Amino acid sequence: MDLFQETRLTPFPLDDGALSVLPQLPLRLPNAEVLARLIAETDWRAESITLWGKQHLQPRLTAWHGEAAYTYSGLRLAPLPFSPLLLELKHAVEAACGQRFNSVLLNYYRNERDSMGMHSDDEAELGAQPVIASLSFGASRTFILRHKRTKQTLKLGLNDGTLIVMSGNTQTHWQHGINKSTRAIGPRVNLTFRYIY
Ligand SMILES: O=C(O)CCC(=O)C(=O)O
Ligand SMILES: [Fe+2]
Repeated sequence: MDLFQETRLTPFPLDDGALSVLPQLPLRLPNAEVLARLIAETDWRAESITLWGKQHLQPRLTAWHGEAAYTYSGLRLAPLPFSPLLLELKHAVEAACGQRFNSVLLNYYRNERDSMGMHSDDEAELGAQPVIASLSFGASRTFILRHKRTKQTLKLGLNDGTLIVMSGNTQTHWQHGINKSTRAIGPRVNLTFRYIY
C-alpha cells in the first residue's frame, strides 16, 4: 500500500488556461465496484446529434443528471436526479476541488470504437470560466487537449480513478476530446461534474 498517495490536485502547466490532476481520487468504494455499478445502474442513452444539418448517433452512451436541462450540439438533455452513488462521487470530487457542482454528464465508452470529438465546454449556462471536474473509471484513454490558435497539443492518460479539473480560460482557448483507437480497449465511464447557472 502506498502510504503517501497524493490526495490533492496538482497543477499541470497550461498556457491560457488552468488544469490540475489527481491520479487517484480518494473514494470509499473500490474503483472496479464504482465502474460496475455505474454501467449497471445508469439509464444510458444513445443520443442523436445534428452536425451540419445531418443526424448522427453519438459514438458513446450518455446520461445527464442534475438540477437543470443541458443543451449542446442541438440536443436538449432533460436531467435525471442524482442517485446515492452519484451523490457520493459528487461529494468526493467537491472535497478535492473545494468547489460545488449541480450537474454531471456521464459518458460510457464501450470499447475502442467509442470516442468524443474535439470540443470546448463553453455553453453559456456554464458561465464565463467554467470549472469542469472530470472523473474516470475503467480502461485508460488518452485525453487530447489542443490550443485553438497555436494548435499546441497535449496528451494526458486518464486512468482508472483519475480526476482532472479544467478551469480559468481553458474552455475559451482549448479544445479537448478522446480519439478512437485501433487497439482493443475495455469499457470506460467518464463523469464530468459541472455547475449550471
Ligand atoms: O471522456 C472524457 O474524458 C471527456 C469527456 C468530456 O470532454 C465531456 O464530457 O465534455
Ligand atoms: Fe468536454
